[in-house]
This record gives sequence, C-alpha cells and structure tokens, in this order.
Amino acid sequence: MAEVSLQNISKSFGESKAVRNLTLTIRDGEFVVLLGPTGAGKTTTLRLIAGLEKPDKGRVTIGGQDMAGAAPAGRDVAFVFQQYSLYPHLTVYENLAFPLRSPARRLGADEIDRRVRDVAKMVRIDHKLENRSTRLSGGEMQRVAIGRALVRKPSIYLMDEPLSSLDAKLRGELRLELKRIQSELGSTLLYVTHDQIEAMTMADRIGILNDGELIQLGTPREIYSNPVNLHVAARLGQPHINLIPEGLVPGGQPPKGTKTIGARTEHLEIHAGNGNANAEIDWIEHLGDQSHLHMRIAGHKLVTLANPYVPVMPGDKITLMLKDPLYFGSDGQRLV
Ligand SMILES: Nc1ncnc2c1ncn2[C@@H]1O[C@H](COP(=O)(O)OP(=O)(O)OP(=O)(O)O)[C@@H](O)[C@H]1O
Repeated sequence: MAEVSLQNISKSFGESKAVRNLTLTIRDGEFVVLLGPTGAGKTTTLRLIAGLEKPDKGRVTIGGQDMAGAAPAGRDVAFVFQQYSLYPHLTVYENLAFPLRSPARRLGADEIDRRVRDVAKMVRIDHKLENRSTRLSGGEMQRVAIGRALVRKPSIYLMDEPLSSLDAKLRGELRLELKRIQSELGSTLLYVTHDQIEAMTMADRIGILNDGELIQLGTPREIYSNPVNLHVAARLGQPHINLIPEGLVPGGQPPKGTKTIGARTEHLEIHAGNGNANAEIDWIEHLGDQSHLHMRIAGHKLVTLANPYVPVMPGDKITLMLKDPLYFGSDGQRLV
C-alpha cells in the first residue's frame, strides 16, 4: 500500500469545471471517503488518480512518485465500479484469478490459488467459487467485484459507489465487511459516495466535495460537530440540521454577525408549555425505536429526533430553547 497525493489538481470538460484546485493526501493505510452530491467531481477525482483522465493542472503522486505520463496500467491502482463489471462467461474463481494471470505478474498456479481462496473467504463467497458469475445475486456479484480488486494488493483501491445498486440491508452488511477487510489488510482506500451513513461509518477521514472543490476534510466527528459552513452542516445528520434565522428561538450566545442558527437534535431543549410556550408540535413520525418530532415556531418548521415515549401529541404547545447550537454569518461561514 502507499500514500497517494493530489496537489492543486484542476480538470475541466469544456465549460464545465469538474475539479477545482484540489489538494488531498490519502495516507498509507487510510480509508478516505469523498462525500458530495451528483456532479460534485467525485468520479473525476478517482479517474484522475487511476490515469483515466489527465489533469489540466497539478500533480498526482503514488508512493511519492509523480504519475504524470504514467499509463493507467502502470499505476498500480484497483478500481471498483458502481456496477459489478464481472466477466459473465467465467466462474467466480476465474473472475477472482483473472487479475493475477497477467504475464507481467509471473505468479505460480499455487500462489494464484492461495490468493483466490483467501480473498474468497474474506468476501464470503468461498462457497460459490465454481458458480458462473451470472448465477449470483446482486450482493454476491458485488462481493466478487470487490474481491477481484482485493486479490491484486495494489497501492490504492479506488471505489466508486460500489454499494449503491444494492438494497438497504445488503448495503448495511457489505459496509461493515468492507470496513473490516480494509482494517485487516491495512489498505489505502479512496471511496466516493453521496450516502452520508457510508461516509460516517467507514471513513477515517471524510472529504466534503461540492462543485469540484474540497470544502472540508476531517474525521467524521469533526465534520459533524465542526462544519466550516452551511453546506457541510447540511450534508451530515439525520434528520437534517434545522437552519433558522437568528433570534427565532431563545437561548445560546450568538457571536456578532450571526445570521443563521444551525440546530440539530442535541442543540434543542423541549419543555412542556407551562405558560411560556413559543412553539407547537405539528406531527409525530413514528420510526419504531425513535420518532421525528415536527414542530412549528413563528411560521418556521423544525424537526428533531425524540424517543418514541416522549409524552407529547400533535397540537401540544411547548417551550423550545437552544443549547450551544452552531452559528453562521451572512456568507454562510461558521462563526465560533
Ligand atoms: N467525460 C466528460 N465529459 C463532459 N463532462 C464531464 C465528463 N465527466 C464528467 N463531466 C462533468 O464534470 C462534472 C463532475 O462529474 P463527476 O462525474 O466527477 O461527478 P460525481 O460527483 O461523480 O457525480 P455522480 O455522483 O453523479 O457520479 C459534472 O458536471 C459532469 O457533467
């Protein structure tokens, strides 16, 4: 494995600026997730590292070596795509062995067999090695696709939304397994997604990309608790952070210049009305182990998470207070 570094990378397609002056280092053995909406430049960033696109400006290094001029095959990266790109006419075993059979690798049959069986166990597909790859469920095919990247032991794994075509349950399972495998192998991995749960649960560090720009890079906790601006604050958290005008809800100590307050569940205190009510419960969404309380205050709607036994009903008057919320200025930047 190796450290991979992007320095001041820019890439445009005609008028469209896909990546703008991006600087990012993925440390040896680190799992970095790029999180951003559609069109943010996530896939382009992976393709620039893989050598499938050439930067207009800037440098890519892998293990300290400048990759300018290096063809994709010479870069020692493994790419996993959103859609399992398996060879349909080959068995699972042959799909896994394929990347190891290149003459440049000069691996013996025993070594190939050992690696294929090790990886098949790791991605839990060892019971289907003789199956045609088309005779597998979606989750199994994606395990094989991930396994095929893993057998190679490259400098870095690049993964482009590899779980997005799977149903929620499988996605949850493979998320855990991918994280386990990555920690076991100490792999360097750059993973792109627009799923905040994947980013929060798997990443050592998350990079928030928007409109081709890296807006913030930090641990999941840092990104969640200390967003640098409104855009980052709105990317993470379920339900979405409430963004309300300063002065609407009492409490907190807004610094000079505060325009918007960011209030997540942990930043809101709710008390029974007792004569000072300033808000009203609109409705309650029961999610099973938790509920979403929808509230209204002076025409603004807020949502917060509550335990399902909280003794309130739609129409109840309540007192809403802020507790150390996030503050943002008129330019959307965080004020501390
Ligand atoms: N080959 C191309 N030709 C023209 N424009 C492109 C090309 N590849 C990407 N773009 C543009 O560059 C921008 C970034 O695209 P990119 O695919 O990197 O975004 P993304 O964050 O991966 O989006 P998604 O989540 O939808 O895959 C978009 O505006 C896209 O239309």
